[in-house]
Amino acid sequence: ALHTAQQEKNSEDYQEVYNAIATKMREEKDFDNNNGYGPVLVRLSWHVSGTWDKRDNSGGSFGGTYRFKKEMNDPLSRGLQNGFKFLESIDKQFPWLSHGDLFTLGGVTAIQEMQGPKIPWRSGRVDEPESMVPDNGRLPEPHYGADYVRSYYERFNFTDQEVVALLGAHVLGKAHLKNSGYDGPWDDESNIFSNAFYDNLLKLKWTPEINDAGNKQYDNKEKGYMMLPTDYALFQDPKYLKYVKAYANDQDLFFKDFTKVYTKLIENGIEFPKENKPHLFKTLKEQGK
Ligand code: HEM
Ligand SMILES: OCc1cnc2cc[nH]c2c1
Repeated sequence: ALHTAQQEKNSEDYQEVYNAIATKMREEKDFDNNNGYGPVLVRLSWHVSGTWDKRDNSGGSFGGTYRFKKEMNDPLSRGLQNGFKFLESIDKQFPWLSHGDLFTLGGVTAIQEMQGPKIPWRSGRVDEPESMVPDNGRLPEPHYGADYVRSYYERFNFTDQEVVALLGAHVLGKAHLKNSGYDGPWDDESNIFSNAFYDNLLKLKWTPEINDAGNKQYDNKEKGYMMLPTDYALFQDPKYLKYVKAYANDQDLFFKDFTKVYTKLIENGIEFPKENKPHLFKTLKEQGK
């Protein structure tokens, strides 16, 4: 089924929604050991989009189906309920906003407020009923290597370069043992969007360890950082490694490529009317707030 976005009315003020989310992020910055809500909002925007299947255009961000418990309780999304709860007050404040627009705008706002690149965002996703909830099992598992990651992203037609750029979002936040069976980083938790993920991958010493949930992860003792097996795969695989090096050496290139592939991710499967121009939101700082 083709998802055609609703034509934007000039009555809506999306910068106002952005500001409400960004202000709430500032007010609740002690969440998750002072990581704040940025990381979990970014992960939520990826999970609502990562259910997309190019073969039948099912799933994806359009219908906002994450709001239904079958999708919300996907075991691979454990912990994202915190992001959903954070957005509930925004949902109430702007009843004209669809859930698909809310979940994706949450991620865009979080990336920009954590000093990341400007993400051009288009509106018009339309809520779909519970019957349209995609099955669980469409999101990736963290336990495997490069072949798994490459074949997983074939469902999005993402190239090696796009996969490496997209995964740079793992500079943000942390793994929580009770959510995913992985844990860390244990200090210097990150809520600044930068190319540090690639730098760390290349420059630090990574030791494979079995964690308290019995899963193998890669730990760096000095900095207290960790990498999932799927993170470390980008270092192990020579085709991915080429792009890891490019992004470690050039943050502007990373920002440019991340913007492109993240926009693709949150818009997969959606036809936007030409009237729906991409919004380039100002950060609170740029508005002198
Ligand atoms: C191979 C693909 C991926 C796998 C297997 C994966 C897996 C995971 C796992 C296991 C966690 C820890 C969750 C927890 O314990 O709370 C996590 C966290 C996170 N992921 Fe991914 N992820 C993938 C791709 C992505 C993408 C494409 C993005 C965004 C563009 C993303 C953004 C995040 C963020 C921001 C966090 C931190 C969340 C927090 O601090 O609460 N991930 N990921
Ligand atoms: O240690 C940095 C780091 C590594 N991997 C992940 C995965 C999610 N957040 C992360 C943060």
